[in-house]
This record gives sequence, structure tokens and C-alpha cells, in this order.
Amino acid sequence: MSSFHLPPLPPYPASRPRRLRRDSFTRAMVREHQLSTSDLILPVFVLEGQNQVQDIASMPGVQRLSLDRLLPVAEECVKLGVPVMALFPVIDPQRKSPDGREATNPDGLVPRVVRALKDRFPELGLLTDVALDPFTTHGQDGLLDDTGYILNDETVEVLMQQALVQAQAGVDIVAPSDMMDGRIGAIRGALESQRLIHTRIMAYSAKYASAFYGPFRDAVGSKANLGKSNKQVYQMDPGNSDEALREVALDIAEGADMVMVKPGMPYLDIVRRVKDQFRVPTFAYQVSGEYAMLKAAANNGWLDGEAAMMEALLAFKRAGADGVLTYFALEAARLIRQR
Ligand SMILES: NCc1[nH]cc(CCC(=O)O)c1CC(=O)O
Ligand SMILES: [Mg+2]
Repeated sequence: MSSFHLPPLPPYPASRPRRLRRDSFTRAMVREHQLSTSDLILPVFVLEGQNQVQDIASMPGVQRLSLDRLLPVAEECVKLGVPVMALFPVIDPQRKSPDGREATNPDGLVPRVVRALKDRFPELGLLTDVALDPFTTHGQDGLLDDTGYILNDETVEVLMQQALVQAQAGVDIVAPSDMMDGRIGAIRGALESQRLIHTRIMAYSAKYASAFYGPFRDAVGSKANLGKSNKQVYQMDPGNSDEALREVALDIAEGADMVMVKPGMPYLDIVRRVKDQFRVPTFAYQVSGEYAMLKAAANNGWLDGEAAMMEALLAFKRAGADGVLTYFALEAARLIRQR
């Protein structure tokens, strides 16, 4: 933890902390943390075809879009100063297989969309997810043995190919979200061996086996495939905190440029510990279930949606995050621009 010691405070009435809260200029003057548009990363769901727009019932306001409909979204990111878009593919069920081999297709949906976006908006950062779940018939992030256990080293081999295909298509940041052991080192080695020395790695280092991913699995269509199974044999146990530090330490040692904690709001304690311990660029993912909770309450009139959104996002900054992946990125950026 940081070595911050309070000086002796003169007792009341010499100390009246409310003085600094009396009016808006004073509150602004002494405010310690601010959210800016450059803190925001927008996750988007992309699908095949032309003029495709599909609502996602459990994520009101978020849609699956075909590339042509995604272009205006990318343009808005650029205009508003949202620096990065994170791509998640919705794969045609016919292209899914037990081994998720479509993930390594150089002409697959993700590489095609990356090339098109980098061509149109070279100044917009692009991040792609490295994991097999959108591509597998069973919805797991890796390959299975005959007992249904998710194989580590065999999966890492495929992830390495997937990351290479994404990097060769021109993506700026690859973000392994699979939680296999050793994949950051393997991917870094593969990138170096191809002289892809500029590709950044944002590691989902402390990713918990969370119930808050439900709406995302609806969005990419892996929920039904996953059925009653879960991801507890590779994603972290929500009861653990020290383990997150070991996971982050390993990923940094293996070559990660940036690390991530996921989910966000229920794990702000982890964000703070990681930032204090390692002082590396640290990101948090405000996941689909967090978005769904806030939207549902706002749409019911139970919360002031804008105020709750901005407070939740600011909390990530206060906890030490350098940026947040959030489905609210454009909404929040518009508000920041207005104020
Ligand atoms: N590797 C898959 C992946 N990448 C990002 C998310 C979740 C994002 C969200 O809930 O918004 C998941 C879901 C999962 O692990 O099942
Ligand atoms: Mg790990």
C-alpha cells in the first residue's frame, strides 16, 4: 500500500471539512480525480452481412452491428475522443467447431473488420479479444479433453495463432481474455518472431469466474452453447485477492504492456491493489452485467441513469485504473464533452 500518513489535524472547529464543499468552484478546485474521454474504451459486437442491426435484450442500448453499421460508431469514437474500440465477433453457428479453428482464419470476421477499420480510421485504436469462446460449439475459451476439462498448453498454441492473425491484420492491441497459463509469454514470443514489435498486449490478468458476464454471452451467442457449465477451472475464484497479484506479476514478467481486472465495480479493491503493487498501466472492465444492472434500474426510473453511470465510471479512476472498458463509453463521452 502507499505510504500516506495524515498530518495531525487540528480538531474542530479549526478543521471544518465542509468549507471545501460549500460551492461548486471549491469542489472543482480540490477534486482529486476526473474522468476524461481518453479513459474510455468502447466494446462493440460485430457480425457478418450488410445493414445488420440486432438488439441485445439483456443490454438495452447495445446492438450487434455489421461492419457498414459499425463505421459510424468508429467515427463517433474519433470525434468524441474515445481512443480505442474493442471488437467482439458474433460468429455464424455454422462456423463454430469444438476446436474453434475459425479463430485462426486470416480471412475470418475479426481480421476483415480490423483491416477495414484501420483503413478508414487509422487514428482510432483497435483492440481484439484473444480467446476461443465465440468460435467453439461448447462456448468454452479453450480446447477440451475427453472429460470436458479445458486443456492449457494445447489451447495456448491456438491462441498464439489467433493473436498472430489479429496482429497481421493490423490490430493495435491484442487482449487475451482466456486465462490460460503462459499465454502472454507465448503470444509475445510469436509476435517477436514475426517482428510484430509494435503490437501491444493488454492482458486480462485478473479475470474472475463471474456471474456478471451473462449478457455478454447472450450478445456473442455463447450462452446457449455453454449451457449449465461454467469457467471456474480457469477464471479466478471471487474469494481471492492475493492470487490476483500473482497472476498480474506473471503476465508482466511474460511481456504484457498493460493489465486488466475484470469485472469492474465488484472488484475495485483488486484494481487498487494491482495499481499500488505494480504501477503499470492498469485497466478495468465494467462488464455486461454491470451495464445491465445500471440500465435496468435507470429504465425503471429507480436510479438517475446519467448520474449513476458517471459516478460508477469515476470510481474506477479513484480506485487507480488508467482506463475503463465500458459499454457506456459513447454516452459518457458525450456528457463529458457537454460539461
Ligand atoms: N473470453 C470471453 C470474454 N471476453 C469478455 C467477456 C465478458 C465481457 C462482459 O461481460 O462484458 C468474456 C466472457 C466470458 O469470459 O465468458
Ligand atoms: Mg494467468
